[in-house]
Amino acid sequence: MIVVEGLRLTYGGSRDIPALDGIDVVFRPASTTAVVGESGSGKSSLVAALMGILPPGASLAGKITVDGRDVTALGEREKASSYRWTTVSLVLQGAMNAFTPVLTLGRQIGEVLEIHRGLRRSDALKRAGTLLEETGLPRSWTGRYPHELSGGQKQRAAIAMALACDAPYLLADEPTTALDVITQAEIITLLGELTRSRGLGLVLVTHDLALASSVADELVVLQAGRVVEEGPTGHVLAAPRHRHTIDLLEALKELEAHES
Ligand SMILES: Nc1ncnc2c1ncn2[C@@H]1O[C@H](COP(=O)(O)OP(=O)(O)OP(=O)(O)O)[C@@H](O)[C@H]1O
Repeated sequence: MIVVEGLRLTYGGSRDIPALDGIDVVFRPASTTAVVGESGSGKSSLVAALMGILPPGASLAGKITVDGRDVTALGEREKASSYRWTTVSLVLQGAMNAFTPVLTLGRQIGEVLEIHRGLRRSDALKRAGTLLEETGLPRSWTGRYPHELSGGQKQRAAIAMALACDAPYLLADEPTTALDVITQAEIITLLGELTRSRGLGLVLVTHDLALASSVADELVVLQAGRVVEEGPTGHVLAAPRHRHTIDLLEALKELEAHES
């Protein structure tokens, strides 16, 4: 379980308003939690804090424990060797950034396995093929370069890379933004399947409440760096208590009415 207690984050600089302002939240294993909220509410900051990838100058207070381990106390070296990718991994918006254009997918996914799992290059390449297959791509695509893939295919490959070290928790920050509606649905279906087959704890960050409500067991609503509502998705949507959630729901209804 990921337990976040009293998390406060400031980025420094002259305008020192906290991006996270006392966050208490729990992300369960083998379960999907959607984190929703308007732009600037702190969703990506929470992901960066969970992943331990805050920029220089950022100041973090509070505690994050993952399966009982205090990760806020880990040094940079420990995070790199035994936390990131192995305990908690990440899929970002626009998978183009996940890959360098000059190496094949097999080399890039394989490299993660060589570094973190100590596999030999040939074994790492084989395993990379299996991971691609698990996300619905042909295993032979280990020989392809990122530019040879469509946006959706690239996002699948980025998910394969995030799964490489079998981290029990996966953070997905707007993983379907920039994809067309059909491809969005396919990626969300894939994430749902992987959550079940691998027993993953998935933290899905999105500003899209419709998407969140279609897949998440739990919903966390952020506003201005605070959790303003949380609970099982059905409960939150059936009886939203906070003005912000009601506004989000109304916007969703308007969108649905517009589409039908
Ligand atoms: N690297 C950074 N340096 C300084 N301020 C930052 C940085 N990243 C985010 N912020 C600020 O922190 C606050 C929260 O931003 P964050 O990106 O976490 O929100 P978000 O909910 O993910 O927004 P969006 O949906 O637009 O991605 C904002 O005020 C933002 O300007």
